[in-house]
Amino acid sequence: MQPLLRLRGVSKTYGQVAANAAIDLDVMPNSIHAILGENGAGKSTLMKLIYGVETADEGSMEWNGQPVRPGSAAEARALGIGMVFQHFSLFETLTVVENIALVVPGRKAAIAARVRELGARYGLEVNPAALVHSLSVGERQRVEILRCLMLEPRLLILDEPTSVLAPQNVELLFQTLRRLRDSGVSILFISHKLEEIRALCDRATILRGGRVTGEVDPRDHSAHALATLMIGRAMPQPLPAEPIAPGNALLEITGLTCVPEDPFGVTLSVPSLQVRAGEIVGIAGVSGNGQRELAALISGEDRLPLGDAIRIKARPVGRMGTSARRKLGFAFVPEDRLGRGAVPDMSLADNTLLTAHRRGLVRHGLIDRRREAAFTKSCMTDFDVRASGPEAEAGSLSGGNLQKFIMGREIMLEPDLLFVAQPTWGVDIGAAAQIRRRLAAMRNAGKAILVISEELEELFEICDRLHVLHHGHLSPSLPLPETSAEEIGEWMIGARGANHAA
Ligand SMILES: Nc1ncnc2c1ncn2[C@@H]1O[C@H](COP(=O)(O)OP(=O)(O)OP(=O)(O)O)[C@@H](O)[C@H]1O
Repeated sequence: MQPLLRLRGVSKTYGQVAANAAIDLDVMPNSIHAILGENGAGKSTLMKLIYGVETADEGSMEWNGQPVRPGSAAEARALGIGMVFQHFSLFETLTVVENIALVVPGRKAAIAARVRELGARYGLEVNPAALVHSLSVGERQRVEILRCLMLEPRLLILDEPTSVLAPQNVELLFQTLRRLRDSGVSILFISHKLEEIRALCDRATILRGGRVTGEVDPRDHSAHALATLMIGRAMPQPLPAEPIAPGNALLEITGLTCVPEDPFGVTLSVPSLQVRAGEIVGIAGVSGNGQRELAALISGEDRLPLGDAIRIKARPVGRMGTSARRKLGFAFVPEDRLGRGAVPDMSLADNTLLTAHRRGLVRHGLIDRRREAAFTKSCMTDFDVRASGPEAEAGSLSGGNLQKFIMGREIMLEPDLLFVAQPTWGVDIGAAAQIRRRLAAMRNAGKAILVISEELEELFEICDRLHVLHHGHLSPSLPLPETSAEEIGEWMIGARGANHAA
C-alpha cells in the first residue's frame, strides 16, 4: 500500500543542534502513528517540517506518491494536513469564533453552530463567544483541535494533545481519533504518555537525538519497554516520603470567595486550604474548574480587596503583588510556560534573573553576569535542560526542556513555600520522575508545597493530602493514600460535596 506521507533523509539544523538528522518516515492511510522521544529529541521539529512552518535543510517529502514541499502552513492545509500545536497559537483578545474564522471560511454564526455541534459530538465543549484569554489551558486546546477538525484534514498532526485533558476527555478524544481514522484520516500523534500510545496507536517511530532509533507496533511492547527504547537507560525510581510531622501552616486560605471580573471566569469558593511545612498538598480537578483563578490569587497576579483570606507565613497577603509575596519565601510556577513562566525572546540567563535576582545576581543595582550565568548553568545541569547554553533564547527550547528550566529555577530559589501548576506538563517520563523526586526531597527537607495537577497518578505519587476543585468549589482535605482514585473522581465530577447536595 502506498504511504499517505513519505519522508526520506529529512534533516534540519539550528545553529549547532541537529534537531532532525536523516529522518525516514512512512505514514500509512488509516493509521494512528506515534512519534516517541525524550524532550528535545526532535519530534516537534519534524512535525513543523511536515506542516510547512519550517523548511528542511535536506531530504524529500511525498504526499500520496507526489513530491511536495509545503512552504507554509497554508500550503500544508491546502494539501489536507492539519496541526494542533503544543504551544497555543490563538489570539487572546479574540473570541473562540473569531479565532476559528481566521482559518476556517464561513459566517460567524455558522462557525459558532459548528463549534457547538462538533464540541458536543467529540467532548470538546467550549463557549464559542468566550474570549480566549478567559479560557483555561485545557479549553484553549479544545479550540485548537476543533479548528483543525473543521478543515476536514487527511492527516492530522497532534503535538501532545492530551497533556491538559481530563481522563474522561482523553477517552472521548481517542474515540474521536479512531472515528477519524476509520473515515480515512491518518493521525500523527506525539505524547509522552506511553499507555495512551499503546491504547491508541498502531505504529510508533522512536527518535533520539534527532535520529530515528526504532520503529515498532506499540501494542506489542510494554510501556516500560517503550520507555527504555526511548530514553536508552533505566527510569528514576520515586523518592519515598519520609514520615515527618508537618510543621506550621505556611499557606492558609480561609473563607475565600471571589467573583471574577471576567464574565467567563469561574467564581471561586475555598472554605479552607492549608499547606504546612513538610507536606505536599495537591489540588486535583479538570482544567477550567477555577484552577487559573485560584492560581492567580495565590501567586499575587490577581489581588483581593481584603488581604485576610490568604495568608503566607501568617501574614495577610491578599493585597500583595507577586514580588512582595516572593520576598516572604514564596515561589511559584504558573501553568502557562511561555506567557507567564518565561519570556520567549529573552535568553535563559535573563529569564533566570526574572525571579532569581534576589539570590545575589544583582548587586548595587547592577547585574552580576558571571553569577547569572553560573546560576543558569547549574539549573541546566541539575535539571537536565537541553539547550545550547545560558544564552539560548527561552523560546527556542523544546517544550519539555523549557518546563524543566522553569521548575529548576524556582526550586533553586529554595523557597519555604512552593506553588506549582502542572509540574511535569510536556516533560518526558524520565525527566518527570526526576522532577517528582526533587519535590519529594523538598518536602522531606521540611518545605511546604502546593501542586495543581490534572494528573491524578502524579498527585497520588507525591502528595500527602488532596483537595478537588469542581466548578470553583474546593473540597475538604482528603488524606492519601486512604482516599481512593474513584472517590477523587466523584469529587471531580461533582458527585460528592456541596455541589452535589445543591
Ligand atoms: N527555533 C529553534 N532555534 C534553536 N533551536 C531549536 C529551535 N527549535 C528547536 N530547537 C532545538 O532542536 C531540538 C529539538 O527540539 P524539538 O522541539 O523538536 O524537540 P521535541 O522532541 O519536540 O521535545 P519536547 O518533547 O520537549 O517537546 C532541541 O534541542 C531544541 O532546543
